[in-house]
Amino acid sequence: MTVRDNGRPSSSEVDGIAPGEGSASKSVDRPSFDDSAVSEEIEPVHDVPGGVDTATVDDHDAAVSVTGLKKRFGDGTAAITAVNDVSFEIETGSIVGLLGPNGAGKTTLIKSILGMVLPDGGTVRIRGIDVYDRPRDAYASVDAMLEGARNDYWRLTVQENLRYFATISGVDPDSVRERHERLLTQLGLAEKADVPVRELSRGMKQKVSLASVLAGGAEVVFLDEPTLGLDIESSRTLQRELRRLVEEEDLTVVLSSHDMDVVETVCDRVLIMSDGAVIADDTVDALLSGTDLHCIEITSSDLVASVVSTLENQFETITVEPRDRGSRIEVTTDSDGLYELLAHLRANDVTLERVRTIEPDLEDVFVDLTTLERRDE
Ligand SMILES: Nc1ncnc2c1ncn2[C@@H]1O[C@H](COP(=O)(O)OP(=O)(O)OP(=O)(O)O)[C@@H](O)[C@H]1O
Repeated sequence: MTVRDNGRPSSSEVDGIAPGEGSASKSVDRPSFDDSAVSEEIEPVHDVPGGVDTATVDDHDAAVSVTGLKKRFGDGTAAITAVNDVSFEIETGSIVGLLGPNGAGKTTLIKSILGMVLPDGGTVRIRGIDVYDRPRDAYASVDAMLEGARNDYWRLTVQENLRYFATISGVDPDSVRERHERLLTQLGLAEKADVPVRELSRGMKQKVSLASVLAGGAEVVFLDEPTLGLDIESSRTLQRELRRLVEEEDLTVVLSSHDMDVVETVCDRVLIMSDGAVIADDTVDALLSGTDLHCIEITSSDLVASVVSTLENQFETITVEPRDRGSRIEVTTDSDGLYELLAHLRANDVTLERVRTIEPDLEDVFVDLTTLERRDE
């Protein structure tokens, strides 16, 4: 999927995406690939290779810079603030994960950056270029995959899709043939290169979408749930390929995912959103080491229903596994909570038969931060 050059959008939401057959409005019925016909149906980000004014692109500029971005939907008491004064910068050659519970504002933020939603305020710059002042130049180096595999042309073969998306990015597909071959090999699609996309499995279609996004040599890519529907091996391959592109080719990736393992493994930095605001912005290591979270597993035959029930009322994050005698519980809490837990167990004469501490992972930190935020509000 390529972000189209719509200029500053004039309505509150703009259809700026070139959809595939999965999206009814603009599917292309084209039995064989023809580069010359492409621009008639979907306006490319830029018309000709080298047609972008690169004179003002400064290598020192952040790949993406967002300042004071705001977006409200609706009016009056029914208004929803989807993005609330969000600012951040993303360094070139890094992968930044965008996390947040459902409705946190991730999609609206990404769509505002991509010019598909008109924000109420704030600025967005891509490689130093204001996307509203000079959308054509700003989006020349950008590509995006939103909503999984909807962006491919299912009647075209895998190879034809890659050539098509390279072309509409303003790149001669022959000049990036090697890149395409490598992408197909890395993603396990080489044998399917000449197969129409509609004949592929869901996971394979997902991989074609990703390959299409990377086909034109975009420098900044936005990936929404890129590993959704992929088997474990394909997901790992994709993560490796993303890291390779970031490290060897300075690709910049903004990745939105609910898969914490993927985010923890692949991202240099994580932005966590809640209710439209960014509530954490740090490296995965800093988020893990900076947390006051303790995850403790206790097994005891004295953990009978009445004791467990009081604990469940007292601690939000608790897993209970009943045993033949007693229970095994897992509690995630802060230091104060840990003391309270131990005091409660002592007061109820619970013998600690087995105690194990578990290192908190990104998911624990995420749940803790977003729950705290909601509670504070
Ligand atoms: N077009 C729209 N009209 C009205 N409200 C909208 C619109 N788009 C999003 N919203 C609202 O804005 C808020 C943020 O939605 P958004 O889709 O950006 O969240 P999200 O973090 O991407 O959620 P999810 O993880 O569920 O995809 C939600 O309350 C949502 O209902």
